[in-house]
Amino acid sequence: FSPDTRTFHRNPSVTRLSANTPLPYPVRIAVLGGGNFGLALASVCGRAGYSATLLVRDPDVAAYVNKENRHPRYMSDVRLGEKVRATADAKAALKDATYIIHAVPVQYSRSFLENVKEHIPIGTPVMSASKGIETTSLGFMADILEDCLGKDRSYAFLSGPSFAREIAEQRATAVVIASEDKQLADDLADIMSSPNFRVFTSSDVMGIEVGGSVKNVIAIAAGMCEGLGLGTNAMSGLVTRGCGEMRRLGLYLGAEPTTLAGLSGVGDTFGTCFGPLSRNRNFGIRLGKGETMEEILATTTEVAEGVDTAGALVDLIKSKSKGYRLDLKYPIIFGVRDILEGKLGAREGLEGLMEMPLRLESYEATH
Ligand SMILES: NC(=O)c1ccc[n+]([C@@H]2O[C@H](COP(=O)([O-])OP(=O)(O)OC[C@H]3O[C@@H](n4cnc5c(N)ncnc54)[C@H](O)[C@@H]3O)[C@@H](O)[C@H]2O)c1
Ligand SMILES: O=P(O)(O)OC[C@H](O)CO
Repeated sequence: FSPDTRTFHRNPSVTRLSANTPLPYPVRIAVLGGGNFGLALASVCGRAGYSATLLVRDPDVAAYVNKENRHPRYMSDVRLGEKVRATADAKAALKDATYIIHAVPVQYSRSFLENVKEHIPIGTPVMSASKGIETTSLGFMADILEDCLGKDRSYAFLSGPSFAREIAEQRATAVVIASEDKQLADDLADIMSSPNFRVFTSSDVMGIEVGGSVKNVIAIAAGMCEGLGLGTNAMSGLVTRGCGEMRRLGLYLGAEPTTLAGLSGVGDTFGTCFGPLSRNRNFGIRLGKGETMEEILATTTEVAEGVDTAGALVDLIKSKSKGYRLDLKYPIIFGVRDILEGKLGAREGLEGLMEMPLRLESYEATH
């Protein structure tokens, strides 16, 4: 960040001379969702000196966090830091919040927000860190937030290659926060940035949301490729072509090409396709090794957002276009959906990609 003069979201009449200096008003962060990513982001805010209150569903979990300074189940070996507290009381968590971070899995977000919205102060900005598309509405997080919390507040969206455990262990991470409200993106970046957590900013909300949704589906395909032992050539081809599908959809929906090529697009795709911590990749590995969806879901409580998002993406693509043979324009997304629905085996599905019609590599036909 270069030194500049900034005004403030909460009080635009106040200016300060440079970024990365304390905000001139009390900052209290409420974090919705006490799973892996909520914990990681709360600890980022806490380490930056801001108090962060996790809103969890179970009062016993809240009591445990406050006594032990760690979560009993998620990353239970990681201390959260003294500034992080937890409560199961939504009113207490939200009444004084200056910023709200939402880190609840996408498919549960609407019901979660409906339950707590009466306690969310008017005008308080909300930043979502969740990645995916709701299966029922085919909306991104921006749509869900606006439906539940209205248009009269600013929203921001955090994305990029950012595994919760690595953040919690203070390992170097670079993310991007997008908002149509530039001031909000700048303020959140200032609050959260540290030498180990670099926050870039953007105004391209659609680019961020498309990247975060599509990359999880590509990571399931990459995991299957790994589980089937198809090799590095196949993996590299698959991931690159997957990024092509992300770009095609993103451009069609109005995203900026630079966002799709950046941290929240190609960057997060690399992290999730190749990173051993990825739940989406690990889900795909298990499918590739021959387990069924039912077997995997019966033995994990971990959320792999790409599983629901694959179907939602296919439905979204179809709803946006009357175009011909969309399955040929999005073979990886459609193929992953078919494998997850049991219409194709993992090997059959991935090998089917090798039989796609050949054309110019940079074929960019839109819908
Ligand atoms: N974990 C990561 O490394 C990571 C990184 C970047 C983004 N994200 C995104 O953050 C979001 C949250 O992921 P996570 O890793 O924290 O999930 P998680 O699986 O670790 O935790 C799930 C959270 O959702 C809550 N939950 C479960 N069922 C619920 C329900 N029915 N209603 C309300 N809440 C429910 C759980 O109590 C828990 O707090 C996802 O969209 C994910 O893609 C995660
Ligand atoms: O564990 P995953 O697959 O949900 O990926 C987590 C993050 O989105 C990586 O940036």
